[in-house]
Order: sequence, then C-alpha cells, then structure tokens
Amino acid sequence: MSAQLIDGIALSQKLRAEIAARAAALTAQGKQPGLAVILVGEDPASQVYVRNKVKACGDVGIRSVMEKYDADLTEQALLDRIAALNNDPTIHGILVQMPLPKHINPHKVIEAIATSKDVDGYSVLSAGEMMTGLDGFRACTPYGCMKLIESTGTDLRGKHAVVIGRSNTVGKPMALLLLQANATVTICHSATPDLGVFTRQADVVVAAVGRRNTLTADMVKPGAIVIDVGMNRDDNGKLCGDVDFNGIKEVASHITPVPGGVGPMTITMLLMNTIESAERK
Ligand SMILES: Nc1nc(=O)c2c([nH]1)NC[C@@H]1CN(c3ccc(C(=O)N[C@@H](CCC(=O)O)C(=O)O)cc3)C=[N+]21
Repeated sequence: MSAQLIDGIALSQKLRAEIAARAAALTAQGKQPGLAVILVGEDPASQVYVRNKVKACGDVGIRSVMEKYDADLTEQALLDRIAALNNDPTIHGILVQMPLPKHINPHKVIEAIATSKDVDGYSVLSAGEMMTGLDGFRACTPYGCMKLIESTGTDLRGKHAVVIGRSNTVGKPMALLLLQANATVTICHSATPDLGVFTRQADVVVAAVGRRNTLTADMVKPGAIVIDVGMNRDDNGKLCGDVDFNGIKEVASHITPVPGGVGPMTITMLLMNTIESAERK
C-alpha cells in the first residue's frame, strides 16, 4: 500500500474533542446545545444511523431528543411537530432522517425547518447561502469531505477536483465547496460517457454514486486524493464504498476507507453545525 489512509474516525475524535469543549462552555452558560432527531417508520438502516447520531450527541454533551413515529404519521402531523421544535428555545438543530415514507413530501418537510436550525443544510435557503458564500449551514457530508481533504495538508487552489455524482445532498454541494476552495471542478454523473477521461485528470476525486467499483485504479492519476462517499454492500454483505480500495491504494497518495472514512465525519459535522447554531443564539 503506497497511499496514506485518511482516517475519518481519528479526525472525528479530534474534532469531537473540540466540539465537546464548546458544548461544555455553552452548557456552563445555561445554553446546552440541543438536537432533535426525527425518525418516521421502521427502515432498519435509518434506525442504525439515528441511533449513532444520538450516541454521538451524548458523547460530546449535546442534548438530543429522539422522536420516533409510525410509518403512517400524516404529513401535517410531522409539519406541526417541526413548527413546535422551531419555537423551542432549547432545540438548536432539527434533523428529519431521510428517506421518509412515500406519502410525505420531503421537500415540504425540509422547508418547514427554520433555516437557523437546519443543521443538515438541506433546505433551499441553506443551499443558496452555501452557493453564495453566506453562513448558512453546510451539508454535513460534503463539509466532512472538505475536512478530510484539508487533513492531508493539500491546498486545493488551482487543483482539479472531479466529483462523481450530482445529488442535492452530496454531489452538488460538494462541487460548490470545492469551488469555494478555489479548485477547478468537474461534475461527472450517470450520463457521462467516459468517466475515466475526467478522473484521470483529477488531483482530487470525490465518489458519491452509490455503486461499487465505480472508480478503479486505471481511472486514477498517480498521487491523487480519493474520497469515497459510497455506502454499498459487497457480495459477502460487507459494507463497501464506490471505489476499488485495494486497487486504488497502490496509485493514490491518500484514500478514505469505507467504513471509517466519510461516514463518521458526516455525523461529526452534524454535531459541529449544532454547536454553531447554539453559539449563534
Ligand atoms: N436527514 C438526514 N441526514 C443525514 O445525514 C442522513 C440522512 N438523513 N439519511 C441517511 C444518510 C446516511 N447517513 C450516514 C451517516 C453516517 C454513516 C456512518 O457513520 N457510517 C459508518 C458505518 C456504519 C455502519 O457500519 O453501518 C462508516 O462509514 O464508518 C453512514 C450514513 C446520514 N444520512
């Protein structure tokens, strides 16, 4: 293995220690940060993620309020609940776990969350503020990816960053943050005919597709940084990312593992945004 591992657990631990200190300072002023986590339905993966988020809050001294609802909760009932949390001064962040049951419109739900408490950074206003360079909350996964890249000591100015994937939660905000860091940014997606043509020019590749082995060693420039946002299962049911880790680690300069890379950082940046929200009050 020639590439250096970018350890998302170690970086998370470092950042979470800083977050814990900030949480303690707020708590001492009688302003303990609070995060509401709402889960609708029984999706097993969502249950695991939500449990991890609640545990992470406890570890850093953020009060978390976990609300679980049956899958048949009405959209109006959820909107009413969000309105109440918007007005609750002890709650600084509101996270509604996605995906929601099909009868609930996720856009309507996201837009119901007060922008000042949108710690996921999913709303139209948060996205617009990020695009404009204002201080709305950054989407947690791309924000975490930026921290992972930063941890390698690389200055992105003038570097070519290729983002694979164009989702509203990862690909698009990722491209914007890379652009703000003065990278030259290319966005590739399912309609890109020859992905390798682009990725072979990249100093940084961020893969956020949701399909394993999307990026292989022959598609990576020697010395590139590879960030793997994917969460897939291999033939043995083991968690794996979008990139061929074993092949690429011989070519890249730095690479994130799955698990233990982007995933923990997503949760860390959620905690960071929640602290930031509480400090702004
Ligand atoms: N409103 C909302 N906000 C989200 O941020 C959100 C969401 N909905 N819906 C689902 C996705 C997914 N997501 C993950 C976060 C952490 C890990 C994570 O910690 N993964 C571990 C592995 C966990 C395991 O072993 O299964 C890792 O990569 O090391 C994974 C996935 C947040 N999401």
